[in-house]
Amino acid sequence: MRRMPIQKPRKGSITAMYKRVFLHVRSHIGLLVGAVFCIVTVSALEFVIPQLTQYTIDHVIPGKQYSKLLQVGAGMLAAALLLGLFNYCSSRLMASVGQRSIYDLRGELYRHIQTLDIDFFDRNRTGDLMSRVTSDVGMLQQLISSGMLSIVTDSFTFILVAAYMLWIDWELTVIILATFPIMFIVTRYFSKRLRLSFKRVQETVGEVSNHLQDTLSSIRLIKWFSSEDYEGERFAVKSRDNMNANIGTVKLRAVYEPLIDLLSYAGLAAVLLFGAMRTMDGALTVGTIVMFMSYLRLLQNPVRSFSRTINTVQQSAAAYERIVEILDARPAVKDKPDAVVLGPIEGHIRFRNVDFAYHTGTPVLRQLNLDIPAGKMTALVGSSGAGKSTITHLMTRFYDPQQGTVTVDGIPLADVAADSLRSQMGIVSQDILLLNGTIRDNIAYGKRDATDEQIIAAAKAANAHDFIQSFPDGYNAQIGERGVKLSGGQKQRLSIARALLRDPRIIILDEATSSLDTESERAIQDALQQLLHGRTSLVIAHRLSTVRQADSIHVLDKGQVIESGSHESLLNLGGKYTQLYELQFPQDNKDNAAAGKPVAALASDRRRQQAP
Ligand SMILES: Nc1ncnc2c1ncn2[C@@H]1O[C@H](COP(=O)(O)OP(=O)(O)OP(=O)(O)O)[C@@H](O)[C@H]1O
Repeated sequence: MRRMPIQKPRKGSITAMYKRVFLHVRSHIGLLVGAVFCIVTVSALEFVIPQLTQYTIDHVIPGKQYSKLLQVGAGMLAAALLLGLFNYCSSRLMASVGQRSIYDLRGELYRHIQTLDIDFFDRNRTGDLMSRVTSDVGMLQQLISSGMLSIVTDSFTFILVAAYMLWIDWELTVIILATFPIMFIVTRYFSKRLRLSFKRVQETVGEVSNHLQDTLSSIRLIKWFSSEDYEGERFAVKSRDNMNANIGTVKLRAVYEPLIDLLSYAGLAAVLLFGAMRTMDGALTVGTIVMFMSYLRLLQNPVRSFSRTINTVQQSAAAYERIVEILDARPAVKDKPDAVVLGPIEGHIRFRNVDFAYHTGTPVLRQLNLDIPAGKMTALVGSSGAGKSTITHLMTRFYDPQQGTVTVDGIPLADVAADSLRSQMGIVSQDILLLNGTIRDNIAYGKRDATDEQIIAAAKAANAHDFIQSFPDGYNAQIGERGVKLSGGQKQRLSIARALLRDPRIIILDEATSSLDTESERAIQDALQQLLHGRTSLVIAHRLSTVRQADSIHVLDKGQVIESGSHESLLNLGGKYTQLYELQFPQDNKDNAAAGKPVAALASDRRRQQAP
């Protein structure tokens, strides 16, 4: 789903919105029935009060019935009290229905987002998604608690009052009702424009949220480069867009609301003029005119409050469209209905004639053939952007290739239940993903039922136990957002402990040590050896010293394997690998050249020296 340009409101989206909202409301039907009962009672009470006024003017006053005054007063007070009580109950019940339904919808949305594939997250920005789940869902909340309530109450009252007025004096009522179609047309005209305008507001909120998410999570970068002013200006642009979008909405409302007021007064003038004439002719009583005026207010309430409610409805419809854009998104990478749930795997991964491009369309892997045998260490080297990490993304089935197949133990990944595959894989990469929480939570993230003993054993094997113990809170120490309270090496050892705890069959090390200094690297090398032992492993590294122990090394260039073999055989080949090696170990080559030794012999020397 790309960032959408502002579109015309979709036809029927309000009906669709109510349908979907009702699906959620339906599960709280008991509360809804209670609310509807209260609403009907409120309408009935609003209908009764003007009757008392008319009775007082037409009967009590002319008949000088002093004794009745007390009864009328008490009746009025009782009606007002009941009105307050039922209004209170209906608001509370509807708010409860609204909150619960929105809770359900927000949960559905969050769960749905989690089912979407990585490609969806490549295309969408986190801040915008966050604003859809928070602010847009919040808009719908208003709709159920207040908006829907007043529409239902007012419409019910409208029908009741209009029918009664037609019965008393149909001619006068028809004159009054004549203003309503105009109100309706005006309302329709503005409602479409208001919805576009609200959608723009919500989109600008998404933009502001994106910017905040980007910059606040990279606050160190901003401070390093002293770009606070620059970011302040960029934020101001987004914030100004939001302000302008809000002003646009206010402008529309500023025209719309007085227009509706004007039409309401026209109705009042009609009652006064024609009502007075008919009273002077003796066809109506003064009490009836006063009652009509009170009813006129009740009649106009739906339209007036519709002008208020229309804001809520249109705001909600705009928000709903943004929510539906997510709910309608379907992952391209998803399990087949009859997907194979993998038991314990050997872990033999094969790429056969694989072509792959991200959504940008630029080919990344071209007719790639690659074998990652079970229980062996395979290494990938090659220049930056050659497609090494992309291979790991296909192995974990974050994406499907456009051509060719990737298999695990001979089964195409497309036929496999992704969870059953990923649960047998561990990844340690340069970008260490940690969540805010304790050290314990982070180590146990991939195995939440792990015991304390298992967590400590994994931490010990990852050489992390000692530094964890040095924290006052030990395993309960909070690591901060993305682990900001830890050093690079500490974070890396936590991620190794996390991978070890999961005991995966396949392990991927993607530049796992490249950001560490030599000392830290040495500290985690042992931990890595533990992790790799006896598993299928794919190691990606720029530093060739990291991969020379691999059973086989593949050199990747522009999405294709151009050389494969052991460290020695690749050095003997004198190709790309040798070039990379010479760049990284120039001294070795000089010594070698001086001694007249082939490069391969040098490599063997190094291995011999390293051998115990
Ligand atoms: N999510 C993505 N969306 C679009 N293009 C991407 C995405 N991830 C990577 N690419 C592009 O795919 C190509 C290969 O990227 P990849 O990360 O696989 O390279 P690499 O060999 O791992 O590089 P490095 O050694 O620098 O990590 C690059 O040109 C990169 O710009």
